Amino acid sequence: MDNVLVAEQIDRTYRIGKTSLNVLNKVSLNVAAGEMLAIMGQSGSGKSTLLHVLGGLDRPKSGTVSFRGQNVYSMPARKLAQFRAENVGYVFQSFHLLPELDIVENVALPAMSIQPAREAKIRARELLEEVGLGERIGHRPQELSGGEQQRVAIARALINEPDIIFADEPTGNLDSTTGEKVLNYLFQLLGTRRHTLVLVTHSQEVASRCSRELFLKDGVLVQ
Ligand SMILES: Nc1ncnc2c1ncn2[C@@H]1O[C@H](COP(=O)(O)OP(=O)(O)OP(=O)(O)O)[C@@H](O)[C@H]1O
Repeated sequence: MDNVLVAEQIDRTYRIGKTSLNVLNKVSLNVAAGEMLAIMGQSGSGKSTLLHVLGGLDRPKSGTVSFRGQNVYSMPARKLAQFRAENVGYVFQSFHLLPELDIVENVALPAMSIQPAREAKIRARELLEEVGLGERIGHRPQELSGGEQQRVAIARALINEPDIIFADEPTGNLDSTTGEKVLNYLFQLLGTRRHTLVLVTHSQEVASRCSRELFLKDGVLVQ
């Protein structure tokens, strides 16, 4: 099978004073190209930690994470940052948009180091149209509703046509109707491009829209 992401024997421990909290315990996982994987689990079970480790944002204590055969944590920090920018998209619960930039600039930003600014902004406008925000071009994030801001974040995650998207509770800050609308855009955009998705959620309804569900319990992934 064509795996985009392979994680092997991931351990992640947090140190709190003299004690240590073992959040991930030898977690291994393969994610196939085009797959949409939901990771569920109780609050505090380590879902965000796992997503950050899988997404190249948080080095584990031990174990490896590879994207298309490249071991991400063996790269020097600058190379890893560039690799993430080119190959990975992120959508967070709290949007993480930059308030001083308008929405076109927010979406274009990850592409600025890869292509000329003018082209990045043209592409950003097209993506904003695709998420139904063509009328809001020129606005800043704080002038938009939560659902609209998350649609901007989805457009931003897709600007570099990444191999894989990581979404951490993308509808966690939205009411259910708005959340559903945002998910419709996300799945529609991912479906047409065959991007791979790893999504963390509390919601069984959200998880059931994915092609596979796993649960994180006591530091390990179970079916
Ligand atoms: N930086 C940190 N330092 C110490 N402990 C941490 C840190 N980040 C997370 N933890 C702890 O690790 C455990 C897992 O946290 P994590 O945020 O990954 O869980 P989660 O399943 O995503 O939770 P939720 O569903 O509530 O968002 C929790 O007990 C949390 O308190």
